[in-house]
Amino acid sequence: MVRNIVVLGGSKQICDHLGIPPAKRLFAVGETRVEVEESVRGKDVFIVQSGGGAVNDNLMELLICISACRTASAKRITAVLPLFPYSRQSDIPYNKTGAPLAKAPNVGNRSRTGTYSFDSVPQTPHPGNPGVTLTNGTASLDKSLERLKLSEERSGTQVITPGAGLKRTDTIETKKSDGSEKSYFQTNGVNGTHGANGLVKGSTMPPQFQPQPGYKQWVAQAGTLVADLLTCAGADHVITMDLHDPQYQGFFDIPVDNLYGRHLLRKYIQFSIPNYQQAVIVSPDAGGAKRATAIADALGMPFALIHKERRPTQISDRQNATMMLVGEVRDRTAILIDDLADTSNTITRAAKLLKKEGATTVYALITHGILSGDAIDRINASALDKVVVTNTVDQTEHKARCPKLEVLEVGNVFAEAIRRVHHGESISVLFDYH
Ligand SMILES: O=P(O)(O)OC[C@H]1O[C@H](OP(=O)(O)OP(=O)(O)O)[C@H](O)[C@@H]1O
Repeated sequence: MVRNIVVLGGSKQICDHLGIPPAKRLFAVGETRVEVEESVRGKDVFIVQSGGGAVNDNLMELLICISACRTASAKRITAVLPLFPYSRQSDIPYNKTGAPLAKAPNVGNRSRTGTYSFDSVPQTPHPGNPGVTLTNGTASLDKSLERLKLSEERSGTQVITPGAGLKRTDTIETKKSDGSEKSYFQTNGVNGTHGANGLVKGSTMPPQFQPQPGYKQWVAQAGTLVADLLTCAGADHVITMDLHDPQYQGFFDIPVDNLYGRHLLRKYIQFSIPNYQQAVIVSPDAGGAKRATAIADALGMPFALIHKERRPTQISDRQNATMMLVGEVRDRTAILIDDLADTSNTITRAAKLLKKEGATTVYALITHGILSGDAIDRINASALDKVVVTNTVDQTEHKARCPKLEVLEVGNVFAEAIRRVHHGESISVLFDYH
């Protein structure tokens, strides 16, 4: 029994391990409201909230909960985030990274199990197939102009459309809803003042956006913001697992303990995969190579890598990268290792490639099974034989829909981390997996 500690949002596994009852808190619907139904004054408070599912609601609840405990005089507040939200958005904003855009299954056009091809689209470029062309944002600009046009029409004014054939001296008489009239004329780039309705008085509409060669779209990366929000709300310490980018810890000026899920995955390989010594560990992309080689080295197993040949520059184009296997998997069991599966696009396409290259069985061992959108249908329809995830994200619903899914319990690892942090003991032993 651990004293002077309050665990909010802890699973049964965590509370049982610590020998304490879970503290109660209430949430209201609509605007998030949190009531902590327990005194936290002078206590060591641990708030467990994962970043999966309704990620923004979960994050907001966590922030409000931290702030509530801070103002209720908690001695120390530790945010325990089994899956850290937004940790994939820690890259430079020009990069292709960011949350993938999960598409909902188009039930009207295909069956519930889907008609996924898992092929690289488009195929590797070759003569006659020049590959992807990027729109570079002009589509969204066109949409904005279209919206502007509609709102101008509603307010009774005429809109100058770029490229509509107006000349330098063209004037347009417009009538506003109050009956007053205004005239605008196009002057091809002469600065003027903005009139009502956003039109430039005495000037022209700006030229349509023409990206220069090498232009990269700006992708918002919320990593720093989320780190700042947690510290501003009042967190003193963060415990998480398998951060997508371990350098993300540097975004914080409070301690961050990044636990490893791979010892659980390693144990699964050793005790649940027959003849695992003859299998091959595969990283489905270069970003996860370190993670996968750590397991391969520890178990003395061979390693292969799937290389994404062309890295898409737009987040909506992630599924278009062409995959290529580096290594030998023929007549072997292939074990894909990754930190997370979200749309499951990466692992399902990797599985198809591995089977094509002669792998007999394909496992995917993943720490965070976010499995959003149609990920489960995709897995069911894929060449994957088994998908093993931990429950850093609740898997109850996924498990019910996916016979290939197996779930590893991660509560004990977090409970032990909480116990050690509370008693001021070292937790480095939890980072080790030998
Ligand atoms: O299930 P999915 O939607 O396919 O997403 C899963 C992939 O996304 C992440 O990598 P990311 O694509 O961000 O590349 P990186 O490892 O190079 O950062 C993660 O490491 C997986 O490989």
